[in-house]
Amino acid sequence: MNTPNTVTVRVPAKVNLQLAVGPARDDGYHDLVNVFHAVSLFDEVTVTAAGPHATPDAPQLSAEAQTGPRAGVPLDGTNLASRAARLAAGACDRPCPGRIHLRKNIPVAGGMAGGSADAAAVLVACNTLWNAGLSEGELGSLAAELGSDVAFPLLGGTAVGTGRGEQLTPLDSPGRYHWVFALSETGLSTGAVFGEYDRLRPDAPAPRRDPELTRALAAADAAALGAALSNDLQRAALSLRPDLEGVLRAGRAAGASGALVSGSGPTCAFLAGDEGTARALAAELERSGACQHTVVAHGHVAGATVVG
Ligand SMILES: C[C@](O)(CO)[C@H](O)COP(=O)(O)OP(=O)(O)OC[C@H]1O[C@@H](n2ccc(N)nc2=O)[C@H](O)[C@@H]1O
Ligand SMILES: Nc1ncnc2c1ncn2[C@@H]1O[C@H](COP(=O)(O)OP(=O)(O)OP(=O)(O)O)[C@@H](O)[C@H]1O
Repeated sequence: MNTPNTVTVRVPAKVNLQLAVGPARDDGYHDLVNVFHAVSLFDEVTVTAAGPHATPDAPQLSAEAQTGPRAGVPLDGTNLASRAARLAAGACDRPCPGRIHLRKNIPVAGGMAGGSADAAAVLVACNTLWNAGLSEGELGSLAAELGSDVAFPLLGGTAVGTGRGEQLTPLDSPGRYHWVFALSETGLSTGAVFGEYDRLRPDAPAPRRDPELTRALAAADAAALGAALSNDLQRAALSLRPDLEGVLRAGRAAGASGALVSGSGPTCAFLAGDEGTARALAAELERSGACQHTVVAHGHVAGATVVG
């Protein structure tokens, strides 16, 4: 069978509808109840096979940004996309891909799992490139080795993650939701936000699913969903970035039915009643100077998909 030389995969960002965080575990991670929701803000990742006689140790990386700067995307072996390529090559006993090109739309270090999305896309691209036949379960196991957020973009949709977030169960969520994301010029380190959480909440209880959120999703009730959004990391993110309080306040004042920090931040997410309200809210956030860049998106959307 003919196998392609180049594969492009489109992969979505995530927002966390509920992020309940337990106390620090002995391994330094935290048990989570993490309700992931894939939104229509996509990176596109193109993976090219190594030449017939080449056996590169790592792929050559390049990156471009469709919106905003791509500053902060490492182009060496530390990039999660490069790590994913090397892991897949080892697992499938193939030479490492020759090149990876990242078209970034997902904000860097923004709490929307951009690097994780790219890593998930590379796993899917390698599986296709080599016709390797890795099952969903095998891709999920490789993803979990790379990071807690990497398995979800393989799946997309809306799903709850337990353990450190990598054990996924899809959720019944028939609704379509309209979001505005307020982007930040500078990122936040996920590890630093969890560290601040430990400092602020040394007595954190075990994380639990919120039944109101489950009900709102099953009923496709956008107003109830807006009221149920929650993020235990928000206080820690605001402690490190107090300016985000003003962004959240501005979004609520501009008509958001729900507002929260996305994951470890600093991106702020606003739920709107319909697409028109979302566009008006985004314009008002920018006009008021609360933030400089907004993105309007909807959810949920499918996970990593081969597009070429
Ligand atoms: C905040 C979230 O984005 C919510 O979806 C994720 O939990 C973070 O997932 P991620 O970026 O893939 O995180 P990883 O690469 O696995 O871990 C980065 C760092 O975050 C902290 N971390 C992450 C996940 C978790 N359940 N507990 C943690 O304490 C640890 O300090 C870890 O060293
Ligand atoms: N493919 C990648 N794209 C962007 N950043 C990457 C990538 N690979 C590694 N990084 C590094 O990882 C850091 C975190 O980037 P990323 O965009 O994944 O953050 P995030 O969206 O906040 O992650 P999460 O929401 O999963 O915690 C960046 O500051 C960068 O140094």
